[in-house]
Amino acid sequence: MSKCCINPSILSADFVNLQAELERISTADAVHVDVMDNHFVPNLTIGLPVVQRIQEVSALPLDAHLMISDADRWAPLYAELGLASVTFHVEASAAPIKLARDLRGRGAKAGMALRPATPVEPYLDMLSELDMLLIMTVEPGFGGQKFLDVTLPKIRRAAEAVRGSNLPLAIQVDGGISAATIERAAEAGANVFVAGSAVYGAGDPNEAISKLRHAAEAAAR
Ligand SMILES: O=C(CO)[C@@H](O)[C@H](O)COP(=O)(O)O
Repeated sequence: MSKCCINPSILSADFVNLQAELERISTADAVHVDVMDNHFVPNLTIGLPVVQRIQEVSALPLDAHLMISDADRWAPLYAELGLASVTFHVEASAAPIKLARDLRGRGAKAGMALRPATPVEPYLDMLSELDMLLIMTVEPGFGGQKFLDVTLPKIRRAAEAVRGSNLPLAIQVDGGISAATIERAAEAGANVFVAGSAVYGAGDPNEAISKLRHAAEAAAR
């Protein structure tokens, strides 16, 4: 069985009690922090000052997902906070290779996200610049959406390219991940799973994390 990571999304957490909400997911691999600007996506969440405080109080590493325009300007500032990984959207960057190098240069893992309609093929020759490829399995912007099966072939093609390259690149999926969908995503080749409602909507978030992890690891090739 391969190792899989479960990163709960704080979009489904209680934003008034974020510190306590972090403590409810103590067995997670990382905290997925959704940054939205009401421009790249039609929703607004948190920005640099709040992410900085989360970083200061969190016992878990932070996996920031920037759903914001002008990633070339803003993403480096998130890396400067000392986050474990910073993921920008390729659709929001004018120079993704340069940006990925900048993030790594500032000590963060570099992640690049693709919307459901964005093909992966144009970016397969820059995999060595990345630590993580995030394949969105819903349209970014909101939690609680239905997993898009149409993204499975893209996950498969990305996973094949990663295996062929021998690079230590993670394939993350985000959106609609639950006990009902995680096996499909894992079979396709994803190994890092973002789950919001399936974790925070459960009575015991750590139990939900454990079940998701076991299901993914059993299904992984
Ligand atoms: O980035 C996003 C949505 O844009 C995700 O992180 C969602 O917040 C995941 O929520 P669920 O689909 O798991 O409820």
